[in-house]
Amino acid sequence: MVGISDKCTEDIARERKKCSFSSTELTHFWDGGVELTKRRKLLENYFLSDPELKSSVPLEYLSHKEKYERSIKLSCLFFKKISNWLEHNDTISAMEVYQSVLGGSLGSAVLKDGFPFAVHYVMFIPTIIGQGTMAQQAHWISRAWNLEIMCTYAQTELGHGTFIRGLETTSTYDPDTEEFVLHSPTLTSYKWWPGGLGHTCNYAVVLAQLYTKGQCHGIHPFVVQLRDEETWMPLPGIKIGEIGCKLGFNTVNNGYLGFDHVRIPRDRLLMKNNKVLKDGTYVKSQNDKLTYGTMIFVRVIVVRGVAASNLAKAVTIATRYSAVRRQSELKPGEPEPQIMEFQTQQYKLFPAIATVFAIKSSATWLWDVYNSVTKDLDQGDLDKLPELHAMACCLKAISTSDANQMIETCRFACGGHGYMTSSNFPTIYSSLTAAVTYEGENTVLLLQTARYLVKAWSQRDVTSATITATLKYLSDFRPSDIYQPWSLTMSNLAEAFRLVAAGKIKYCSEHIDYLIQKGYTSEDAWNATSIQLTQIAEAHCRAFIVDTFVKETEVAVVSEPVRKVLVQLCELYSVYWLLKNVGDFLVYSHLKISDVDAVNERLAELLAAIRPNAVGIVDSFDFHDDILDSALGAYDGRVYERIFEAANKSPLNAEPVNESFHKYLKPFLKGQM
Ligand SMILES: CCCCCCCCCCCCCCCCCCCCCC(=O)SCCNC(=O)CCNC(=O)[C@H](O)C(C)(C)COP(=O)(O)OP(=O)(O)OC[C@H]1O[C@@H](n2cnc3c(N)ncnc32)[C@H](O)[C@@H]1OP(=O)(O)O
Ligand SMILES: Cc1cc2nc3c(=O)[nH]c(=O)nc-3n(C[C@H](O)[C@H](O)[C@H](O)COP(=O)(O)OP(=O)(O)OC[C@H]3O[C@@H](n4cnc5c(N)ncnc54)[C@H](O)[C@@H]3O)c2cc1C
Repeated sequence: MVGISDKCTEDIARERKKCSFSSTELTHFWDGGVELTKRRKLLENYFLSDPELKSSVPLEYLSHKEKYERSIKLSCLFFKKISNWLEHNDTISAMEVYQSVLGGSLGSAVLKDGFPFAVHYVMFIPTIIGQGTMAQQAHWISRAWNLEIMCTYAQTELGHGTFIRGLETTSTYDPDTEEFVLHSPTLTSYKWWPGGLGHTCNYAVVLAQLYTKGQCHGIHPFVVQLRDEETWMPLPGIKIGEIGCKLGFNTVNNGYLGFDHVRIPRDRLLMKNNKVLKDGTYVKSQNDKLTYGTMIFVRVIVVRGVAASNLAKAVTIATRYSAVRRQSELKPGEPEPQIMEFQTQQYKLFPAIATVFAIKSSATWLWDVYNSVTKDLDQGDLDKLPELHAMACCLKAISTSDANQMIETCRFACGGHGYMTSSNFPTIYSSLTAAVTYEGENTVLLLQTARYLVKAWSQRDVTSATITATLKYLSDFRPSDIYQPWSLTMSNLAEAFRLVAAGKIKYCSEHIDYLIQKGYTSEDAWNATSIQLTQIAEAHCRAFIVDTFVKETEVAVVSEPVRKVLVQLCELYSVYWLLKNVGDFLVYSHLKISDVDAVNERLAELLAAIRPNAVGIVDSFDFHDDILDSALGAYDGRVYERIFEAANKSPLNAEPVNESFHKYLKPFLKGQM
């Protein structure tokens, strides 16, 4: 074993020396400025230096029950520490602190398989803000914020997650007592999945079909007490439990919940948007989709907080590992190369690095638009809500599906060791892959964006004067554009993505019209076109991501060496996705078959150009080793020692002979069993 460590640390140190730009400067860009980097590090020091938040036995060696109990202990210590911080420091906003601890970074160093309190912050409090009256906000936010109560968001049922108009839980108003009666009429109406619902929360926002004066008004949010505040026993009529083991998130305590005619006061209906008066009269809001507001919020934060952040972790691990892992021969007789020298390895890693930056720039746009639209909604202006909904849907879907596929590729890039739990890929993957499903299953979200695009296509001429920025390319679209000569410039690449999106949207819209003319109902025509519909949502999203990334590389306040790196990554992102969908570009953009070789060559040039900077770029994500939590990806490159250290934490290695030998194996081998 002698010397291995030195060789690895030398390899990774050499990578850092040959970097052509300042990694620290790129860190500042990634964080959003020098000040934000300082604040992040301040928080990391505060939490990660606390011995109480460290665990000696790795989580994977505990039983399910022990995992839960440890998760509650650590969550209490952790969130107490956050409250202390917020009480004594006003330089960092609460939102920033929670973003940092709940997004795929700081919190994962404390509890790698998720917090049972996450939904309290990420969904319950935002729902009260978005759906509660001022009085309801004052009451519930202060109780939740001060951690007097622990809450979750219970929408999904055993029978329905996607189609929320089909939820079966009922809430029937009784004007005599001025109460709602919550009931679960069927097995499939049981709430299923909410984080922390099993044993951790005593209140929930429950989505249920509202009935008053004999009429159903669709789903509405109600604040419901589930457990006694002192004894924590479930209240009468509440049937509650945990849903059992999952692929990941095994410390999140996802639960089930049923109601047997549970009565709650009228003012537990969140009434900012819709109301029920004392006599049972229903007062409707301007738009019934305002009830869906929390889902938009979570989709928005998932793009950076979950997708970019987990992919950044995975690609940091795989890139550092590829710099110290040596294997095979490039040229006979020469020393074994770092595996990053193989072009195929670069193709696994560098598009993932580019994707992290691409997602980040779109996430920043989405967050800004979310905040501006939320202000408009408060003034009663709903004009920009459809665009926000459409962009939140496709960006959540594309960012999580790209991250899902690329995290797996990063694991493959680490060979067998990537399969070890100590690589941290299993946890990174299982927490990210859940996001493909939660908060709107990705296919379903793409179809929501497609609905918006098909509508926009049909209205593009009438509304061209007022069309939103993300759709402008549709009103600008002229099919003859595709007959222009191809050139391999960034502006031409960006235009090609827009042409593909516009061409595919046009095709889909015409296909739906054609099927309707053939006698299909509009619903059947939609379903018969839905594969292409998901593809138009993806094409629209890619064109948007490329445009946004290009703009960011132009306006970023950075030195020329850093800008050069960003421009290379932006071009790599574009070329990579063009080649993945080359057929579409041949059909819908001005790319010709004779141009494809040049695009492939450009891909190879970009991989080679990024190669010397690869470790420097992933270093700029600046993950603390405790956050990365990977034997393969630590900063110092001591991969082999760390793999050994991790293996020796296995409880099986605590004794040379396991008792199962005496009990079973020996009698079995001796023919005595
Ligand atoms: C202060 C502290 C703050 C701290 C902050 C801390 C920051 C932390 C930072 C980061 C850390 C992250 C940590 C993450 C932890 C993760 C935990 C997450 C756990 C996951 C939770 C969940 O998993 S929770 C359940 C989610 N469950 C869904 O997600 C259901 C999907 N299912 C639907 O969402 C609907 O079912 C579906 C399909 C739309 C059809 O709904 P539907 O049938 O009613 O509607 P239709 O399709 O008929 O559409 C009719 C018209 O409505 C329009 N429209 C539809 N939706 C709209 C909308 N939202 N807004 C506006 N408009 C909308 C549409 O565009 C049409 O418009 P038009 O008519 O004009 O065309
Ligand atoms: C880790 C995790 C945490 C969660 N946390 C919460 C929580 O805190 N609170 C909460 O309320 N919920 C939570 N959920 C539930 C989650 O929101 C739902 O699972 C999700 O919305 C998908 O719904 P579903 O399970 O009904 O899938 P389904 O809709 O049954 O999906 C199954 C398949 O059907 C397809 N499909 C369904 N409808 C359509 C359609 N219209 N067109 C085309 N294809 C369609 C889907 O694409 C998919 O391929 C969580 C889920 C997970 C995995």
